[in-house]
Amino acid sequence: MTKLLQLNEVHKQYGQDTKALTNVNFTVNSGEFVSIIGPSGAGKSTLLRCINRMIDSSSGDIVFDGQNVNRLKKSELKQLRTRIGMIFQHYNLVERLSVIENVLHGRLGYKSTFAGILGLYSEQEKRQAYAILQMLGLEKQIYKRCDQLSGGQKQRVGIARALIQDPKLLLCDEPIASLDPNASQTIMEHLRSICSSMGITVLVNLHQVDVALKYSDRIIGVNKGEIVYDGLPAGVGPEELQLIYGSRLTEYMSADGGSQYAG
Ligand SMILES: Nc1ncnc2c1ncn2[C@@H]1O[C@H](COP(=O)(O)OP(=O)(O)OP(=O)(O)O)[C@@H](O)[C@H]1O
Repeated sequence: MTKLLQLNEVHKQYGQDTKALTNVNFTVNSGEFVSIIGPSGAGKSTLLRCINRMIDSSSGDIVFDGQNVNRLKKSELKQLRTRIGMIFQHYNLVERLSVIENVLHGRLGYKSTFAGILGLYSEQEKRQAYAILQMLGLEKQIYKRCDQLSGGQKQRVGIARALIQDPKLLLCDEPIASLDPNASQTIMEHLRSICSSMGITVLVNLHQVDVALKYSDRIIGVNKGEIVYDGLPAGVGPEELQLIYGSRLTEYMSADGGSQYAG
């Protein structure tokens, strides 16, 4: 197994008093599907955003694909971000643009500012965008404006935009938190298959415990900025859930399932 990502003694403090991450240590191997779970405010988003330097950690090392992320200069950071795709709860699409235009935006990290502003994309890039959209079941929507899509379709556009970067790692920050159960299932199945068949490593923050347990190879449980569980989904029982969520566990079960984990 190849080590893709390693966090060593990572801390993040906002201002004087908010310790969002305390002594976070873990390693992710290539091809793993890892879910990060924990109550609201536990530090899950902060953790993901420190990995691609959307947020700077306060101390510690984050090594991705052999590079210490915290030491990269601006130009190196742009290059790093082409290898890390990010998927957001609220999709972060340009709503007035078409599906294909949004997907092609995923190539901007490879272009000069000039080519990017002019929207100069090669035939190869357009073909790749089409193939990815087809794989995600959006081939009929490619010229539709994104503001005409459902939430689930928008999230698939977000996934397509990340995939066209040719990433080694996908960071997914609450990708299903705004979706209904059917759309959530579709998105989770796509993410799982992107990991299994394309070999892309997936690190996903999830609110719903049962969804995390169903789709992941591994679970990282976070409480108040500290990792309190790191292991197989099968090892997550009532005691571990108590450790991760305390008394708030029932808030984190999907409406249609998961009662077997409530202890
Ligand atoms: N920009 C910021 N400035 C100050 N404090 C922040 C900032 N962003 C997050 N925090 C605080 O850091 C802690 C961790 O927040 P974070 O958003 O990472 O948690 P989370 O587990 O992702 O929560 P949620 O599930 O609600 O999104 C919280 O106490 C939060 O209030």
